[in-house]
Amino acid sequence: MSKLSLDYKNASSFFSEDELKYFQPYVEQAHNQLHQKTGAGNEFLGWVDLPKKISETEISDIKKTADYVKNNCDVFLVIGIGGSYLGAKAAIEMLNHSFYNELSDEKRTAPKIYFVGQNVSGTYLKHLIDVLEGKEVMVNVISKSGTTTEPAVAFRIIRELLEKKYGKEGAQKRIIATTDKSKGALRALADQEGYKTFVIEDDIGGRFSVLTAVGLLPIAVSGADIEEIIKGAKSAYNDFNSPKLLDNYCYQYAVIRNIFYRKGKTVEIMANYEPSLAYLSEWWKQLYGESEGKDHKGLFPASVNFTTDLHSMGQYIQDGMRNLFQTVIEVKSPKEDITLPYDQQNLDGLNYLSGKTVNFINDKALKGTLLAHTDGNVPNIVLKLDNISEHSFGYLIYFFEKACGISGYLLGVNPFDQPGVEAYKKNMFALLGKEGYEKEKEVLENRLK
Ligand SMILES: O=P(O)(O)OC[C@H]1O[C@](O)(CO)[C@@H](O)[C@@H]1O
Repeated sequence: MSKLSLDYKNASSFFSEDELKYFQPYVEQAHNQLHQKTGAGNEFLGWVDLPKKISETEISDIKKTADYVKNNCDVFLVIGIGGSYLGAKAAIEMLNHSFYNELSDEKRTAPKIYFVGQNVSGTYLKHLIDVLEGKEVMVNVISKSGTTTEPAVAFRIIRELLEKKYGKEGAQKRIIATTDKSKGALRALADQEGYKTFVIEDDIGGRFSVLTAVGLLPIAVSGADIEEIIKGAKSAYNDFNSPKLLDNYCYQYAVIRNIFYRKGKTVEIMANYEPSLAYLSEWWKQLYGESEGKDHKGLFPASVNFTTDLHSMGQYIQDGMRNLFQTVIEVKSPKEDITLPYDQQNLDGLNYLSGKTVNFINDKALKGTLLAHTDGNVPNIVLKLDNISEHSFGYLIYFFEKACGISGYLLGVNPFDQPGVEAYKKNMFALLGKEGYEKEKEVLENRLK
């Protein structure tokens, strides 16, 4: 069983307990807005009860489809961007072997999984095609709107490749679409071609969709236990269901973020000490960045992978502008460990550590860094996670989602829309010459001269 706890003793000298308690009435209001669906963006609150609502039929369809995928390909391509891939990638990296795709076929009982459709780089797509040569391929194309350019471009290229290789009928059996139940270009194409589909409900936004088929199908293909993930999310649902701030550390996390924001700590850095958590931070950045960065407000969510980034960003965090606070994820029992051997010659000077494990060294790095950064006036919140497991993953995901909803309401924004993302799309479509953007095209081209 996973357990998470919040330790803010290395942040507590930066605010008083009273400051925390002052938020109680606002937290209660935000809690009611979420649970009674009365707040801004209330049409996108399907994720709140999702851990309790997801049906056994859906889970068993996902598992059955995952088994079919496992038996029919060497490479599984997951095509999607933002919320349509980050959660699955975070889970697969967190829960599987660090070198999952590089393992021999005997050791990896599932297909290699590549996440594509997150850029419009010709080089990347050409190189992807090189890697697919001679491989049996299946695809899960994921797009809630069904109209996002990056995955649509990748899918068109991959679909042509599959149709050439397997014929139209063969390709049809190798493509699974996860999309809206009735709207969007992907839905229309899937219906016309007869692809197997999974539905993303209208009331669940992309960045809150990891516990639906969007995340669960790719995760199940990797061999992870999706029922345990849902169980973890359910436990979090129950544990973080109280509007009482002092009983609910998920809400405390939301409040502490808001306290720091109001004190001018405008950047929150998520720090991990396990490479397998790097994509959890990427998922977290979208969740908080897209939910809170609006109306010219919001914390800037950044992330670092330690100890790696102590040798690049460590200087700034210790000594740069003091507008930062850090949220550190500490894993109490990492999956594996290895002992440092004794070396007679000791030319590297490491014999004082021989017999110690690498995780022991990592733990001291974490603690030493925590104190150094706190001394450098960077408050540190620590999220302590008992272990790395499917249950922990589901628990953490729900913890962050719930805290995000509360935090966004405390900030006074609609945490469930993303109007700012449209600006680049509008310009890109105009410059590409899409129908209906003729005027904008002229204006933009003049500006680019
Ligand atoms: O699943 P879709 O509709 O392709 O969207 C992908 C991502 O793009 C965004 O809509 C932003 O453009 C995100 O909110 C979303 O997660």
